[in-house]
Amino acid sequence: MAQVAVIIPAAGRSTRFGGLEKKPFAPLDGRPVWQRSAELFWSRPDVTKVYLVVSPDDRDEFRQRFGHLLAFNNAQLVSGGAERFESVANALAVVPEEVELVAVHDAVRPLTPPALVDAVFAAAATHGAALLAVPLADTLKRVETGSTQVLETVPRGGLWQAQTPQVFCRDWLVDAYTRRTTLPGPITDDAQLVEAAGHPVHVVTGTALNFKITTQDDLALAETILRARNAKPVERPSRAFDDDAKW
Ligand SMILES: Nc1ccn([C@@H]2O[C@H](COP(=O)(O)OP(=O)(O)OP(=O)(O)O)[C@@H](O)[C@H]2O)c(=O)n1
Ligand SMILES: C[C@](O)(CO)[C@H](O)COP(=O)(O)O
Repeated sequence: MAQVAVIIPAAGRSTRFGGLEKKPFAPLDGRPVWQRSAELFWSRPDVTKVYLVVSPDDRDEFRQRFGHLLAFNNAQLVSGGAERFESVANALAVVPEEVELVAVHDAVRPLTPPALVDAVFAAAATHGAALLAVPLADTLKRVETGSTQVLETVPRGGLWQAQTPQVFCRDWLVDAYTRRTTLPGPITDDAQLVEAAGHPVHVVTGTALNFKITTQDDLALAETILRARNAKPVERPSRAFDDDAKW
């Protein structure tokens, strides 16, 4: 079984989320969002350690509120950077060399099914790099920036929406991060760097349930899903005992 270090970036600004509390720390059916995401990994026998990345501004408060959870679950706190890739780089720098695979999972994807974590870990062990992703289902429109006018409909064939976990053999991820300054344009996920470094990356079909909490609506949706999962099945009158029931 390949040994996996898990990096969980939680150092973003939560600009699109708004509200009083940053989204990784918002309560989700009784537990903070980041904790629900971390719980997907910290009891797995193949995970060596979880590296939780928070903003330097949040570090002291995080230690006070959640330090006991980290200690109990073999998790380590790391300071994040201004961009997501900098947060991941800071954690990657403290992952020991002997670890075979490194997984990166957004702190704000708390609903990943454990079977899909198994699947993407296995694919990365086989291919060297793999991520969860879903084929695009909607029709895509390109709209002129600053306008509402549609410029074109973009064919969606072959397009997949990237999710996390994204899992890489450590050497490839370190190589990709070492060369990141040569890559133009915004870097929005880790697979992008590994692809650009010339390493083959494979997709594993994910699920829409593995959505990223970006806005308050996403949090409300996640809450609804978790409550529905916890609820007892709805009891309906049985036809056998109610001959007059109109179905
Ligand atoms: N400098 C950053 C930026 C993002 N993240 C983390 O990367 C994940 C995905 O990022 P996103 O959803 O874009 O979060 P934010 O950057 O916080 O969102 P926004 O763009 O609305 O500010 C989140 O868990 C976020 O905390 C991070 O660790 N460090
Ligand atoms: C890594 C990611 O969640 C994959 O979909 C995504 O790219 C993060 O992007 P964001 O711009 O930080 O929301």
